[in-house]
Amino acid sequence: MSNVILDAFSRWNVVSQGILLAGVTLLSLLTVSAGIKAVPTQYSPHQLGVLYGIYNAFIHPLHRYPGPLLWTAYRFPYVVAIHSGDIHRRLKTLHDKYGPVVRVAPNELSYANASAWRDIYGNRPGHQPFERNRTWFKKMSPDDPHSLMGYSEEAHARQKRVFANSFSEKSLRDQSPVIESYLDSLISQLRARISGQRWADKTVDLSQWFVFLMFDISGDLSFGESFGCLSTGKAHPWVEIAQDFGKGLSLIASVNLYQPLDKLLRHVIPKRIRQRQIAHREMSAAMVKKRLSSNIERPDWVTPAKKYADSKNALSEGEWAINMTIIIFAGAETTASALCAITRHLLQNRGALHRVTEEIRSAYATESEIKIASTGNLPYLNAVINESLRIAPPSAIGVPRVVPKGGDTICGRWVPEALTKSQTYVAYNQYSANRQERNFHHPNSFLPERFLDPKSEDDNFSSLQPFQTGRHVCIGMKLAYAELRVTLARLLFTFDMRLADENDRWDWGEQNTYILWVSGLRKTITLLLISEKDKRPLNVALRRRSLH
Ligand code: HEM
Repeated sequence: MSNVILDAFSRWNVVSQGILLAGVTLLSLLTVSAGIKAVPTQYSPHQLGVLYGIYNAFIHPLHRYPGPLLWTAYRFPYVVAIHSGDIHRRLKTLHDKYGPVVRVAPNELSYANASAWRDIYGNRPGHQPFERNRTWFKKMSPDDPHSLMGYSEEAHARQKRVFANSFSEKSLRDQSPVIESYLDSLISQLRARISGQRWADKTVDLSQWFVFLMFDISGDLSFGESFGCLSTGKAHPWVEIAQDFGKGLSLIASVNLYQPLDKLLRHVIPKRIRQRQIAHREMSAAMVKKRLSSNIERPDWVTPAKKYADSKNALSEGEWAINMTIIIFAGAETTASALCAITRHLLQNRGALHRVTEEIRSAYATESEIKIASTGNLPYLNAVINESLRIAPPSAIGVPRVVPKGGDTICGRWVPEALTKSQTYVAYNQYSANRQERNFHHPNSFLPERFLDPKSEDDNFSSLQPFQTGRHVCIGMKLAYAELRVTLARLLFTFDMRLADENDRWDWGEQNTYILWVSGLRKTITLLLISEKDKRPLNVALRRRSLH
């Protein structure tokens, strides 16, 4: 993308942030004025604003929960943190200071202790489910279909049944050769980029290649054809636009917290960008339609789901399109991010890199032996993966849930429903929780050994749920572990690796997160300008493994 275009996006980003913050301030005041109808009208808007803050901080049903004054009085500090991408760091600092439960907005509590998993996300007999709130995956129009990521528990249960077989052990076995063939392409592309057994002058950005790998696999398993990213070394336009989703989603969510503003924002988004969003939807719908009408049976996510859906008439055309897009995005972006974080942690920790490489190279005689089925029993590799999922969870902040009508208990303490129209939101925030000393010893250090010789007094493993628990547990968890294991085993077996720049060392959490760690395709971000703290490249020097 040329500098001129980047400049234009830069200006758009500054303008959009300005509009957002101005809008948020204005709407806070409007919401305040509208919300306090009982207050006599002789108060001016700013007096009403102050009264609203005082009510929230000292009288609101959640006022006994600890939190910083400004956050408990107004929603905007939380919104600004989401918008600037440092929400995970801000929440961690708040948990460090206030403990395992923090009030992070007038109507929202953040949790960082293990029993919150069961209470918020689990199925507790005699309790109503906590639905997803409507700010993160709000439908653009009431006619839009529900999806697996939506708030309707009825639609979710039906759709999860449809896709369950696509992610079973048997389906994974059937899909393994497909996944392994894309891994072959990755390895040959990387081989082509290095020279002999010397450290190559030319380094590769593995972060991009992981994105290409994961989107190509997902494209094949959903649309019946890959996006061709690995073969061309470039992102397909569908992938480029999908990469913007992470950032776009959290920005739209922050706007949705101030209801009328979402409509306003739609008008300030440039027409060209709106057209790209529409084009993306249309592209997805066309690709899904083509795949469904082909009626071919192949090892992918569509064949088992279609069999079930057809027999029960369980999925509309619109639901097919939105769910396939969601599954691709939810699976590719998270797994690529996890691969990037794991590889970076290994390259920044030579001891762990050496140990895991030894484990893999002594388990196999040839590269062709490394398959999904043969990588299940590598204890140190598993420990490396789990430790990276702990310290750099791909899903760093939780999509908040709504406390059911009448309120409920969480972690043994009563959480009331909100009194006004707004609901009480609760979320388990993985990044903050996983880096709490009360959950893990040396929480900010990469220590795979903690999984090999676990001592219950040192680490609370039940607080670690990178794939969540309960009804909404990640449908792709087994697949994700399989992809992570086989990809890392192949790479570490085949190549010696080191950081291209040995000084390029930093804590993963320094990067921004929106709903996910945003895009590895830095140069192709099209919708919103990247910040220098957004997910950084992983520049690696590779050479063919030394045989001593
Ligand atoms: C390391 C990789 C992954 C991580 C850490 C991860 C994590 C998660 C988490 C935390 C959720 C719960 C979101 C919520 O309800 O708030 C989730 C849900 C989901 N994930 Fe994953 N995921 C990964 C890979 C995948 C893969 C490979 C797929 C499919 C190809 C996938 C598809 C989904 C879907 C469809 C849901 C919604 C499930 C539901 O609501 O019932 N994910 N994932």
